[in-house]
Amino acid sequence: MSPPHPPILFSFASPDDLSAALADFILKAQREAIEKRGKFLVALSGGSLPKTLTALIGKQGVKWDKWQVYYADERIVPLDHPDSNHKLALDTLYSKVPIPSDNIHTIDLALENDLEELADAYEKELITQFAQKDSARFPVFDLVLLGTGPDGHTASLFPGHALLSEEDRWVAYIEDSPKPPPRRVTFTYPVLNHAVRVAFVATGEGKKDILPAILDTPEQGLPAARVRPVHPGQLYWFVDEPAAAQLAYPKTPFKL
Ligand SMILES: O=C(O)[C@H](O)[C@@H](O)[C@H](O)[C@H](O)COP(=O)(O)O
Repeated sequence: MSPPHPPILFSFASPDDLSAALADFILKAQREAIEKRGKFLVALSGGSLPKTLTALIGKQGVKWDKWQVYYADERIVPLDHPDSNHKLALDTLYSKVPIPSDNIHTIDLALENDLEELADAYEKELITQFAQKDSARFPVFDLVLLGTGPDGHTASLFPGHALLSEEDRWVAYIEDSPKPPPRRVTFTYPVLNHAVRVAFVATGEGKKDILPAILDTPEQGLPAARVRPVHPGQLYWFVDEPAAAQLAYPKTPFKL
């Protein structure tokens, strides 16, 4: 099997420039996905990510009815709680665009007392998208959008945690997250690393110390550095100049 493609790093002068380029990138990914399978399968995480997607609001060509959106990680709190990644995405983006609510896949909080069951149920919800579920070993998202914390975590995959070596489950749970809230579910590497494309978004000075550890010395094995989609999948990093300040990794001029 061919080795993974190296990550492609795009750097922008400002978060607004980044956001505009990301919107064009997403639109292209959407077009390709719809041509290929008639829908666009996307996974989102929380943090500042949904805000970077606001350039999609009102943008020509976005086929919201074709989007099927999942959460790469979610906190076990009510869906209208301020800590919920769903609430964040809803307030920031979905409430402002014509995406059918059936196309937004949330966790089932009726199962919150048994996280294994809740994670299994979310995995089943995922399987509904993949016609070839019996033969496919892994789901293939068209686009996974991730952030990273100052410790190099991504989704709810934290440095040194046992979940980093999960190879079977698609959705796993964690009850001891070092970042509150402690109870979460998360996609595992088998899902993240079988996507057609994964894009990290990192902006601001607060990211400048961790990005070299992820991109320049990936052998350190930080959680974000372990996201390396298998061939022919492609990994992208969208960063702004303050976040990229200490990176040696080569930048690629942005083009679609
Ligand atoms: O649940 C979480 O902790 C978030 O989903 C997390 O994975 C986030 O994406 C990063 O911490 C980056 O956060 P910022 O984009 O806010 O820096």
